[in-house]
Amino acid sequence: MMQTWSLAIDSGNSRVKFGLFRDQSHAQFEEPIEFLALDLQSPLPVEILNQWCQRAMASGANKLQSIAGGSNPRALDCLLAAWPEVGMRSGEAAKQSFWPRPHVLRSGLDLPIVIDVDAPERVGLDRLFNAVAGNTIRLPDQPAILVDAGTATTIDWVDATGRFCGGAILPGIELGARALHQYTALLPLISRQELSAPHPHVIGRNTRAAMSSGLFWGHVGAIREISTRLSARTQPPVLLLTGGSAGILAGEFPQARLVPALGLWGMILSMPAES
Ligand SMILES: Nc1ncnc2c1ncn2[C@@H]1O[C@H](COP(=O)(O)OP(=O)(O)OP(=O)(O)O)[C@@H](O)[C@H]1O
Ligand SMILES: CC(C)(CO)[C@@H](O)C(=O)NCCC(=O)O
Ligand SMILES: [K+]
Repeated sequence: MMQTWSLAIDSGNSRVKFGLFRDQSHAQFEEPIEFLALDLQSPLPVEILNQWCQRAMASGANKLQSIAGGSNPRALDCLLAAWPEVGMRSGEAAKQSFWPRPHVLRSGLDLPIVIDVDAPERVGLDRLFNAVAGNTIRLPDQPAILVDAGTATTIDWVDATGRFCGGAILPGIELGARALHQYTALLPLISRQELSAPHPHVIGRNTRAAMSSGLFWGHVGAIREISTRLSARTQPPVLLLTGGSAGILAGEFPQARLVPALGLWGMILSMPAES
């Protein structure tokens, strides 16, 4: 039986995410077997990807496929330029020593989703990957809200028929922190580490604590307000939470499902059949 394992690569504005998925022909969401997020400056993690490749084959994969895309086409081009020229002779595992060069998704119009917005070709691919994945997780006839808390945070609406309908874009938590520092005379830079503590005290008794409070609770409030407004329109949607900051936000949204690999999974579902 054909066992196709997939490597999905999402190149974002701050980080590149890699995920290893076992055979997904049944198209039901499963968490990746391996997940790795690296800063954009990091070199292609060839050693690790090689280990994943070996792991897939040792677990019975007889075909490997790779797929790449995301919100940052330039970072994606750098990554592809660094791709090792090996193991490309055929899709047969016996001849493969590394992942084949990724199939690249560059246009949202090629994805398996209806895009109901003013200019479908301009929607960030990361938003669409989330929506493609969300369509396999929401119940039939149930809409979905997709919150992706990354460099920017997006809060998108997929209607009960599975169409991507747009949503809201706001600065991510860290972007907010950087902007406060850069555009004021006196505010310090709140580090990524400081920002990764969930649930800060609401009353900050010093500048840093006050900034941490505003950044965190302001974000929680924005997500709550926008998703409440969206939810009021129809039957109750499912709320899916992803992105680098999703983990610290999840505790404030007990009704949400945290799906760190949502976009990677959406990419795999978007892989054209003949590739
Ligand atoms: N360990 C971590 N390393 C890097 N960023 C982290 C970490 N933990 C949380 N973050 C937050 O996650 C954000 C990056 O998230 P993510 O990787 O989802 O974004 P991205 O995909 O690069 O951006 P976008 O989706 O907006 O293009 C950072 O801005 C940071 O605030
Ligand atoms: C909004 C971001 C930055 C979120 O990663 C990305 O999806 C993007 O650059 N989008 C392009 C514009 C749009 O989606 O309408
Ligand atoms: K993203």
